Amino acid sequence: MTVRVAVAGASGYAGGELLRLLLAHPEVQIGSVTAASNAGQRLGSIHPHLTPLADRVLADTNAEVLAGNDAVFLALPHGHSAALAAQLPPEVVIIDCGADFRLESADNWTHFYDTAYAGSWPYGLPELPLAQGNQRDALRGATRIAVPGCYPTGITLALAPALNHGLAHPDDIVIVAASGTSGAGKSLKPHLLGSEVMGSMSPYGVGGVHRHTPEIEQNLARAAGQPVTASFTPTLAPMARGILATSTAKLVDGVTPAQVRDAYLSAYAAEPCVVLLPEGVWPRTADVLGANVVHLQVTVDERLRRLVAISAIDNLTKGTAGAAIQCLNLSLGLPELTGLSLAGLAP
Ligand SMILES: NC(=O)C1=CN([C@@H]2O[C@H](COP(=O)(O)OP(=O)(O)OC[C@H]3O[C@@H](n4cnc5c(N)ncnc54)[C@H](OP(=O)(O)O)[C@@H]3O)[C@@H](O)[C@H]2O)C=CC1
Ligand SMILES: CC(=O)N[C@@H](CCC(=O)OP(=O)(O)O)C(=O)O
Repeated sequence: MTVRVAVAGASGYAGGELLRLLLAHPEVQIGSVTAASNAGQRLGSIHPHLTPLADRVLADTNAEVLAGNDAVFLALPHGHSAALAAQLPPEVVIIDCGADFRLESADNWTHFYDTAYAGSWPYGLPELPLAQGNQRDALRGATRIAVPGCYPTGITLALAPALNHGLAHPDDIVIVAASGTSGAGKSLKPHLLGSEVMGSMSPYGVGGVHRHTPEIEQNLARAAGQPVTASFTPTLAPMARGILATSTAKLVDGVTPAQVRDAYLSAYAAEPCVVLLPEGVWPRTADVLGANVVHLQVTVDERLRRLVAISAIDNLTKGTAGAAIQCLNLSLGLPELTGLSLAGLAP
């Protein structure tokens, strides 16, 4: 099988990572590559690291260019996916890396986003444990898929087994996460200038206002089978890639550390992309760079009776582009990890 795959938003960070991974995908031929302000530029001048694609020229992003492909990855700022998707034939597989189709609640969308609600598509986190089975079944053969946000990926997978097994209270969850700057995209933002970021960590989106909060709650509610609320505080770290998230939750009375560990082992034993590290080994962002994996560790703060779950991902790989390709594979009926590496780049 050779699948012709387009990347819309190929000049951005997510688009660049998609192309890097697609170059190693044995069933894919890279089709249209598109941009907005950078249309007409050679990829070699935008993403010099993509050597084999250096001479490809970025086209304008429109439905006509994208329609000639079997599958299209949308890696555009949120708010731009719905209009494009509506103009593409139903048989073209569309995998949206943006937020547009992630939320099932129009009220949540309107509260947290500044564009019109577009609806929801199957959510592209195959490993998410559900009350019955996992999210993978919703993705097999799907032709429209919404790729999760980068923070929700690591955080959801760090908390879902505890909620799925009824071990933690769904209304006492606190999450603090640190992200590398590529999570914010490539466009110029004053707080991302090198002199602002280097040698400093800073919080942002504080006070329950970050737009990943409803996405995290939606995912955890699916795992728990009941509503979940969570306090989420993101921070910016002086590194290009990676997210380290510390997620804690109040344990139900009587739950033991062994029960907690068993819940995680059973949730992820058959999941190659979610790695529960050996006891005492803690996730580090450096170990997952470029890899389509979540590194995870869980323990119990016995004094306060809290679950402490720590996860590390590469925001551009398992956090976006790798997850998107995993979804493409599920959509097309290919082995799920085709073209994806679980090995990080270290040291
Ligand atoms: N970075 C990350 O870690 C993650 C990103 N995502 C999501 O992926 C999407 C892309 O993010 P990212 O790559 O970081 O962003 P970037 O800012 O790096 O890239 C944005 C891309 O969209 C193009 N673009 C900008 N405006 C328009 C427009 N009006 N019409 C068509 N194309 C446009 C840009 O083209 P040009 O360069 O020509 O202006 C560029 O190719 C976003 O929705 C983001 O939220 C999801 C998870 C994680
Ligand atoms: C460091 C940083 O700024 N990260 C981004 C999240 C990136 C992401 O996943 O964005 P989408 O949900 O829009 O796809 C942020 O906090 O807004």
